[in-house]
Amino acid sequence: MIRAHTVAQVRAAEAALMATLPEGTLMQRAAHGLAHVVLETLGGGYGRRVVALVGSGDNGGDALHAGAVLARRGVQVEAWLLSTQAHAGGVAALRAAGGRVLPAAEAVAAARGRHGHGGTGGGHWDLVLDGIVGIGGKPGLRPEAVAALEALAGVPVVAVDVPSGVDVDTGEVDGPHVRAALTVTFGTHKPCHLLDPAAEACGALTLVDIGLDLPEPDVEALQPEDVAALLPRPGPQAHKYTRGVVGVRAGSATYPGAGVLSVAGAACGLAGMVRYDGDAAVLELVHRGHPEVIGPGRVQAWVVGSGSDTGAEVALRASLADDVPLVVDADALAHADLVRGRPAVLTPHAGELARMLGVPRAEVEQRWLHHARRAAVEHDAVVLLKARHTVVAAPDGRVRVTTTGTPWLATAGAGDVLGGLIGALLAAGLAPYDAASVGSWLHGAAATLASGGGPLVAGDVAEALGDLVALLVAA
Ligand SMILES: NC(=O)C1=CN([C@@H]2O[C@H](COP(=O)(O)OP(=O)(O)OC[C@H]3O[C@@H](n4cnc5c(N)ncnc54)[C@H](O)[C@@H]3O)[C@@H](O)[C@H]2O)[C@@H](O)CC1
Ligand SMILES: Nc1ncnc2c1ncn2[C@@H]1O[C@H](COP(=O)(O)OP(=O)(O)O)[C@@H](O)[C@H]1O
Ligand SMILES: [K+]
Repeated sequence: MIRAHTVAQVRAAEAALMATLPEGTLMQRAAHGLAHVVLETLGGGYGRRVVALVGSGDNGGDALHAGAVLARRGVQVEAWLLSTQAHAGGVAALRAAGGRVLPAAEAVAAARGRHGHGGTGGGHWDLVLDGIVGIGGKPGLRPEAVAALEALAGVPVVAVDVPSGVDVDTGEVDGPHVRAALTVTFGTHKPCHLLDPAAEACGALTLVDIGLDLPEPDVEALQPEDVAALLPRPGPQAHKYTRGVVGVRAGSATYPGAGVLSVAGAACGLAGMVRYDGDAAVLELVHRGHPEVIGPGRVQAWVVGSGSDTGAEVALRASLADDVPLVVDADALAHADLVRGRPAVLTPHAGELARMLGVPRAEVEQRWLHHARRAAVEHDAVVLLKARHTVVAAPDGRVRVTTTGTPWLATAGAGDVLGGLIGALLAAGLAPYDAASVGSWLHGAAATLASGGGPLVAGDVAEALGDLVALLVAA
């Protein structure tokens, strides 16, 4: 599991640990971890050239101390100070190790002199260390930092702890921020490492252990071993009814394909049987790919709404008449009020969630965590907000972010497959929060498997699920 803690949680854990250790120990651990990741990234030390952008706080201190380690390994290190308040011990350490320290304004002016205004003095450097701000930073960057980043445009950035300028606890951005190729974080992940738009600015992630003792995380991300542990598996005495029956009420004369794709997700094999209750012509289409699907009857979970068109409300009310968990997608989301307090997973994309909450879509896309949590509380149900990094929020405040997937998954009908898949997991007995987060993880990973780096259609995702589950079960 990737566990992400808020700034307040990190501060408390750091304070508790620091009280037991000699002063500066944690920064030394962080700086050494950071320096070793940088050396690995550079493929060595001697002759490499690294510039550190250094703000006024301990984040700059980490960058300076890491710079000192790098300088002792033969790296040419220059620190550009964005403040007169830079970490004194770090400045002294870097100077003592042979590094150069100068005000950022002077370095930027020199770069501009060499390469013209707004120009790229970046060619000289192999890597930028972003020590502008860490968990103490306010969102946005000051003009001096923006100017320094501009002067270094094109040079890969390694963010120290977090990409400077993003909101650490929410992943929101407001104004300019660093875009890193790699983020090296300390002690634990922070929400901004998982939540877009900040997560996209992190690049790859590496965690350096500094020995913190941490509470329950604020946000988490399932990893393959977590998904494998949660996967429903048939026992030796299993029969199709013990494995759970999933019912699908999706598709219509107008949108028959949504019914077919919902069933394709539901028929992933993780439940014992799939029933279809809907348009007879859609059932005929379903049977071409899934002859094992039968008609209406008793189920352990319903999937409702994908392509249901005007029939969504009737389908939802019929599903609610059974006392079983349900997935509420697409057209049925307009009637999500009916579901409040029932075991359910609502699966909106940003536009659908915006309509549910009565806010503009752009606001949802700026504040994914806030809106997913708000909708989960208001609807008293698990809300799965679909996006590049899907957010799954429970009414009690728990949040999981899905980090699997590929932009090729942004294709028509992919959401229908997801709804069916989550329905199968509900029918197999997973709680709504687990069914949603495991389903979303599998959906993204199956897309990556099916894509192989190229385009895909929604049906490919459903088809790849079997191979993916086999890989997870074997591992
Ligand atoms: N506290 C600890 O024991 C440890 C802290 N570590 C490092 O310390 C960092 C936190 O250090 P700090 O608490 O000093 O905070 P920061 O280094 O994040 O800096 C905060 C300071 O920067 C200024 N500032 C805030 N927002 C700004 C902005 N947008 N633009 C420019 N300046 C801004 C403020 O004056 C503030 O005091 C962590 O992210 C991590 O890198 C690590 O060394 C591990 C141990
Ligand atoms: N840029 C992206 N990168 C990765 N996955 C994406 C991206 N955009 C969308 N997705 C995923 O693709 C699926 C699209 O579903 P949805 O919006 O419901 O489409 P449809 O209604 O056509 O089925 C969701 O699972 C979503 O998480
Ligand atoms: K930083």
